[in-house]
Amino acid sequence: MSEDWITFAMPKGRIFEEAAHLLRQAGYPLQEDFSAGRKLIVEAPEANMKFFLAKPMDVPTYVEHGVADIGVAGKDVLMEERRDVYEVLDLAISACHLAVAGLPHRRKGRIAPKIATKYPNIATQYFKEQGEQVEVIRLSGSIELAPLIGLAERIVDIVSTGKTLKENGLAELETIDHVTSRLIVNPVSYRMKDRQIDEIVQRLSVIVEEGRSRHEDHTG
Ligand SMILES: Nc1ncnc2c1ncn2[C@@H]1O[C@H](COP(=O)(O)OP(=O)(O)OP(=O)(O)O)[C@@H](O)[C@H]1O
Ligand SMILES: O=P(O)(O)OC[C@H]1O[C@H](OP(=O)(O)OP(=O)(O)O)[C@H](O)[C@@H]1O
Repeated sequence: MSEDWITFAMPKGRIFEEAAHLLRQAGYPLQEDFSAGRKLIVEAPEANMKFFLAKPMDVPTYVEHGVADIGVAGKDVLMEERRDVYEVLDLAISACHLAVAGLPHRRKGRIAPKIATKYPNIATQYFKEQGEQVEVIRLSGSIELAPLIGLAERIVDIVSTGKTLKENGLAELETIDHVTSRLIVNPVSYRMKDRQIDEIVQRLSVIVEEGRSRHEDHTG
């Protein structure tokens, strides 16, 4: 019996290489120079798989609509987008965290301070839970600029090394959540192609687990 094709949504950019490395370690023949060119779709007929490259924030959209059976997305993106997808495995790659930041030693002043962010849903929910009334302003990038230029009092953004905050004289004020990349699956695909998808999840979990054990051996 011939197997169904599996369509895999890969995030371009930062996460791509780490995710592609995991897939190759798990035995999936993702073309080595895929992300180097401008081509957005590659097929791996020997594995009955098709991979496409999407903007990281859009991966859950493709998976929710079922045009991708499976994909990789940051936890930040999943929290922001709240799409109807199954989150099946923590891939433990592209680790960073979501934080509130601002100018240090600045006293809370105005009512409903402005918060600049690429993550309006996360920011709105976080401040609601904190019981603080804020005005969320959506930006697309260079978020750290907002408090420096007077657009907002604080920001909600990703912090990884902390270099961007430091070089712009900002301080992390609160940590919202830790972020790693996750494997996500379309719920219908999981029912229709369960054996194939289970195998992908299984093979990737073995690689993730090996990575975790190696990391623990190194760090004690
Ligand atoms: N330092 C970091 N800054 C931003 N995202 C990071 C960082 N480290 C890991 N990540 C993860 O990578 C994802 C973003 O990847 P990337 O920066 O390539 O996409 P992007 O935000 O669409 O970029 P751009 O809009 O600049 O093209 C985030 O969703 C997050 O899970
Ligand atoms: O803690 P760090 O290691 O400095 O990383 C965090 C920075 O990286 C990301 O920006 P990105 O480089 O994606 O640029 P952007 O401003 O265009 O979003 C993020 O939005 C922070 O600005």
